[in-house]
Amino acid sequence: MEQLSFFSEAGQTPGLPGEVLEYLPGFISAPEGYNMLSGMIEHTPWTQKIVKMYDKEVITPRLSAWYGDPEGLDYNALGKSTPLTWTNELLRLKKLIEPVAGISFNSVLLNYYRDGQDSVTWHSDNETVMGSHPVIASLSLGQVRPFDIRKKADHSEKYTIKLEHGSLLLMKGDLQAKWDHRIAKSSKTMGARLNLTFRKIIGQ
Ligand SMILES: O=C(O)CCC(=O)C(=O)O
Ligand SMILES: [Fe+2]
Repeated sequence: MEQLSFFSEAGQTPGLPGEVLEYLPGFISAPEGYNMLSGMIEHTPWTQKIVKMYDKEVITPRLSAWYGDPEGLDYNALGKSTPLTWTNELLRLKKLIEPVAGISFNSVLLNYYRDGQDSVTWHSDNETVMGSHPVIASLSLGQVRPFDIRKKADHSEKYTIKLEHGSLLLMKGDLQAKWDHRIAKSSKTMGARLNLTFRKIIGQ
């Protein structure tokens, strides 16, 4: 029975640190969210990245696409590829989210988790190009997946939050500096999920 009561009603482990994560369920209505989900899955020019890990080339277990402001930054000088041009839908979402996040964004990374085998491993988005304490706004559509965080200095300090369809998660404060996060693989049958992380690249 212990296992069953592990998650509170909202699907979070107790004690989630509010100074680094703010969860806003129902930010986008369910029907609108499902429209976006199917439209974006179909129309986004998805790519599957290959990353070098310990000298081995590993194909990332998800599809992604990166959009951003075409001007104002020399992306290649920052070691990044040139972003795709904002779609009207992504610009509308950006404008909807900015007042809630309290900052303006200049890019968004889309991740497409096709099923439970797609995932993102433990990492933090602590790139210097976003500054030391970035605010990142993460919109989830489709399949509910658990988002785990753990303290870099003490892996036993760990929390989970179930990211529901249409929810917005604000990552802020020390989250990228002091914590890692992931979307774990699951052996359960799972449908498609999209995650959009709105980011502000400020340069070196
Ligand atoms: O899919 C998610 O909820 C998280 C994605 C993520 O961590 C990232 O894109 O850096
Ligand atoms: Fe991340």
